[in-house]
Amino acid sequence: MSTHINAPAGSIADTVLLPGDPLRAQYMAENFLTDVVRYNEVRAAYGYTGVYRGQKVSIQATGMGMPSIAIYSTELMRDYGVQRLIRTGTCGGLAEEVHLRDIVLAQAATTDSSMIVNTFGPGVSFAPTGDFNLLRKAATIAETSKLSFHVGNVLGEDQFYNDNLDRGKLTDYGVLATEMEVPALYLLAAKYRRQALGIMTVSDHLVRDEHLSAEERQLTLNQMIELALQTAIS
Ligand SMILES: O=P(O)(O)O[C@H]1O[C@H](CO)[C@@H](O)[C@H]1O
Ligand SMILES: O=c1cc[nH]c(=O)[nH]1
Repeated sequence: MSTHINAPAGSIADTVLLPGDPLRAQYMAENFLTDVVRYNEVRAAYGYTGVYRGQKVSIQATGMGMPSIAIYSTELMRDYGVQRLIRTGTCGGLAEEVHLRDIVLAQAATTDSSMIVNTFGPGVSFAPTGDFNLLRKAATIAETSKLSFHVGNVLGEDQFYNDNLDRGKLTDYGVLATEMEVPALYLLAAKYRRQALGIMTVSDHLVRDEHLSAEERQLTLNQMIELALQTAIS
């Protein structure tokens, strides 16, 4: 048991998928895993362990934002010994070439969060980076499956409603999309020397003001979930 995860030792797999939304965690477990056990209900941040193509995989909801994913990813790595963490999220497209329904693999993450500066102090800009092996596997599977996907730098923001940040300048520097958790996940995976990757479906495009309908969101999330699960077991 840890402070926010009420699971007995040994009940969480080595590889954990991390959706922000607890209902997405439930959907993923019920529709993609067999032999499912719900190991966590604390704060309704549901956590499940089940089997995907013969291998044990867990799914843990992280909530929204870096403070929240930092709690769950720290406890998973420190208290449950989790080795691989794959965020399965949504993101808002920024770059022109990114379209609704595409998948973004976060090679690196830029952030306005104070977590980085508070970890290393002023003068050091640590670069939160995705695990190369997971990234390579995910990109290969996405290519083989003929998915429309992008690999690159994402923005992990502290605020969903953020008038203060110049996203346009970041887009000029190649940032593909925005979300709210990957930098903290990569920072903590580096701290604990574990593997982490962010896989996100583009549910909105912030520049073009485009948004997926609830139905489309569901369909396109399925492709990302399959990709994350195949990456997890490969
Ligand atoms: O769909 P999830 O995984 O929650 O991710 C995105 O959606 C939330 C904002 O609506 C933030 O958590 C953002 O990162
Ligand atoms: O953080 C996010 C996630 C999805 N869509 C957005 O616009 N922002």
